[in-house]
Amino acid sequence: MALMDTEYVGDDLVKTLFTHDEIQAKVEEMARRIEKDYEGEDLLIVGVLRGAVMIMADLARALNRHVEMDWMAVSSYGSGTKSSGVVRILKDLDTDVTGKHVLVVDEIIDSGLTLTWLTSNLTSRGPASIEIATLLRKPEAVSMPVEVKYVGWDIPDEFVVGYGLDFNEKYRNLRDISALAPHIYS
Ligand SMILES: O=P(O)(O)OC[C@H]1O[C@H](OP(=O)(O)OP(=O)(O)O)[C@H](O)[C@@H]1O
Ligand SMILES: Nc1nc2[nH]cnc2c(=O)[nH]1
Repeated sequence: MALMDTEYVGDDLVKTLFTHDEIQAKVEEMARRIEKDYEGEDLLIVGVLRGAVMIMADLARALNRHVEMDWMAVSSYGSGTKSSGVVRILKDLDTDVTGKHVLVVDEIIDSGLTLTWLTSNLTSRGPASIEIATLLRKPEAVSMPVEVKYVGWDIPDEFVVGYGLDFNEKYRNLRDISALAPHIYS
């Protein structure tokens, strides 16, 4: 498949996994399920900075209903491609989640560490419910202790970039999601 919007990245990418159009269609599909599941309820969607900015922006606009939006920033990766295993809150919510239906939105779950930690942290604040939506999920996270209610795609264990996903702060602004060439990170 031709790489659509990625000429300036040269041979940094090996293949396109999902195009912009495929991502938009998947986000719409997720939005329809979320609308149905939260019908008649208030909903707060929480984006995990910084990678989730694209999916939050697209998902929020795909939802044909009122939705409150807030953000958290946590650190678990540093600058490499493996989780450090230590999660720290860099920016907390501005919203009190007590009694609210909370949907945490991320673009990828890899080890599952970040969202397992985050849901446990948010659960301790007494929300009415807490669920997770992720566009991508890697194999290791399939068996994570917290159930992930909304998954766009399960993908193989390779390092992907684009649509919010970076490597050393590059490639986040690509519209497609692609696998990063091993020579970039090895
Ligand atoms: O399931 P895990 O192995 O914990 O990995 C998933 C986390 O990693 C990514 O964030 P990252 O730490 O790269 O920060 P960023 O969103 O600012 O790029 C992604 O957005 C998830 O939050
Ligand atoms: N960019 C990027 N960040 C990640 N964080 C956890 N897994 C990944 C991945 O495959 N790509």
